[in-house]
Amino acid sequence: MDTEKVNSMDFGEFVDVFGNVTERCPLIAAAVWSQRPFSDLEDLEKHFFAFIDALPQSGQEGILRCHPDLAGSELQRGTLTAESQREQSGAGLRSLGADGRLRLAELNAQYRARFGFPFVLAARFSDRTAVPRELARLLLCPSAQELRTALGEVKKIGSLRLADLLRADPAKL
Ligand SMILES: NC(=O)NC1=NC(=O)NC1=O
Repeated sequence: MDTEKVNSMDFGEFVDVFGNVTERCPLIAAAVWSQRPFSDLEDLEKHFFAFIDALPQSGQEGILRCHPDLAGSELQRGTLTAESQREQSGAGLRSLGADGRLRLAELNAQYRARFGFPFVLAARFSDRTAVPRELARLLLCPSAQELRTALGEVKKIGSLRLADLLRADPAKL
């Protein structure tokens, strides 16, 4: 899909296509649409990130709370979005045993209790051994920058999802 195709989309089409670039936050795509035309695809990505960066902390934490836990109940129930399903399966989280899932659930709960928002990590850059290791590490050495770090992961996820969409064949859209 090229810039011309993106710039030609009306509001509904744009939000249909880009509404889940940030997990379960179609409002961001709605806001980004009003910034068209986009000079290139990097410009489009920049507007997604600028929206997130401009939010107050409560809004940024709200974005994190839209992310389903890694290897959490939604993965088990099959209620993840298509993108999240692909990302979590791709990281091998579907093939975690009961013990592995329990350990992740405990770590996720500790993280959420410590920081007030869920642990978010770009699963496509990780795997089922790295996720619990990174979570345990963050619990041991909490950082005042944890919100920034988590939003960085939201942006990595968004970049990967945008890249998938922009590679998509326009005939299929
Ligand atoms: N809590 C999360 O990090 N969730 C996720 N990371 C991904 O890459 N996909 C998700 O659903």
